[in-house]
Amino acid sequence: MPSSVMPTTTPGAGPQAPAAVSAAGLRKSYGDKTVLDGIDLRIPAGSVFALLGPNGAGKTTTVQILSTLISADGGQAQVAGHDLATAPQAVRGAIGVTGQFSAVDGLITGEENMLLMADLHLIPRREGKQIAAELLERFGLTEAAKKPASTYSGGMKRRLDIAMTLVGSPRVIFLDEPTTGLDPRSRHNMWQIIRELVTGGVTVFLTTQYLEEADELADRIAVLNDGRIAAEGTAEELKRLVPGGHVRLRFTDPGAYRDAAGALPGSTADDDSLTLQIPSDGSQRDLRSVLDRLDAAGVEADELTVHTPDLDDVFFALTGGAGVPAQSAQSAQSAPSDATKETVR
Ligand SMILES: Nc1ncnc2c1ncn2[C@@H]1O[C@H](COP(=O)(O)OP(=O)(O)OP(=O)(O)O)[C@@H](O)[C@H]1O
Repeated sequence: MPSSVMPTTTPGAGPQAPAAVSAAGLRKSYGDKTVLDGIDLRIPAGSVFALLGPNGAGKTTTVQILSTLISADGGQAQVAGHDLATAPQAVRGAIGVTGQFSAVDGLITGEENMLLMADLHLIPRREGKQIAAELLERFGLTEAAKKPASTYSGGMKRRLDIAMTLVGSPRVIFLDEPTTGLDPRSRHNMWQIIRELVTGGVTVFLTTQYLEEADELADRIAVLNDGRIAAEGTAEELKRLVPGGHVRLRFTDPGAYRDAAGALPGSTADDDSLTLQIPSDGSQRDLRSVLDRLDAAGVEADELTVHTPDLDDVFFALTGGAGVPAQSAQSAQSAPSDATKETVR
């Protein structure tokens, strides 16, 4: 998977920004099954936070607790400055939630769905109509506004769902798997919508099973596994936690391939494809040393590719028991900066 990084960091969204969501020691069990076993979170205001985890890891449970839909068995949390336990009503007034199961009523039109939300927020009719019209326009739904929502495509329904969430001007939005089931174009549209929300100062807490989505959107990512946060950091920090970085050299001339193999003793050779794989952290220094050794041997590779682990590697390593130790946020944050996957010919 190509690793592109486009963090949506906005001014004021750094770790020092006030927390839009903070949680300490959140616990939740169903019967004798422990779903959350002490979750700590701190999400700066105006940032995108992605919670990743395999099926059944507890992502939806976390969203349900933080959005006051269910209560935790232990721990504490503040959302938009309000305590979950003592001021749930204030939390509800400050958040929007778009779940895996849409709040859209298919029997009524898109516009009527919006007006219903405005009524729920006790917004006067005239103002409600104006807000509905603005949001429908913003989400490209003006033309379809008078049609029953059941006639909308999956992408349109999802956009209407988010538009409905925005009626109450929430400061924190929880998006539970916002692009599941969407085609690539609709998914990219949704990403654009999420970026625009953050530009407008909203904090987005999203759960996703798409690592590419977290990589594209999130300022910070946490991986939930076995009821705990197995790792937390930026996409780049997380990628540095797993081994597997290497330089791959491809040759067309078998003689050059053999000479290069002799010059690079630590490499893994593949005689069929005439490629050599050399463990590397992808740093400039490492790369230069490989090139110097090739120069000294008088050989030139036909293709050189630098591979750094992507989020897939991180996910499998952290959630599959592949031997990467669970990490503290501190150790991820202190890792040095590094390059991502790129090809040099
Ligand atoms: N109301 C409930 N009663 C009993 N068990 C529940 C309940 N809600 C969730 N669970 C269990 O808690 C665990 C976590 O569920 P949750 O929906 O939070 O996971 P998830 O990470 O969102 O998964 P997915 O990616 O599949 O949506 C699962 O094992 C689930 O079966």
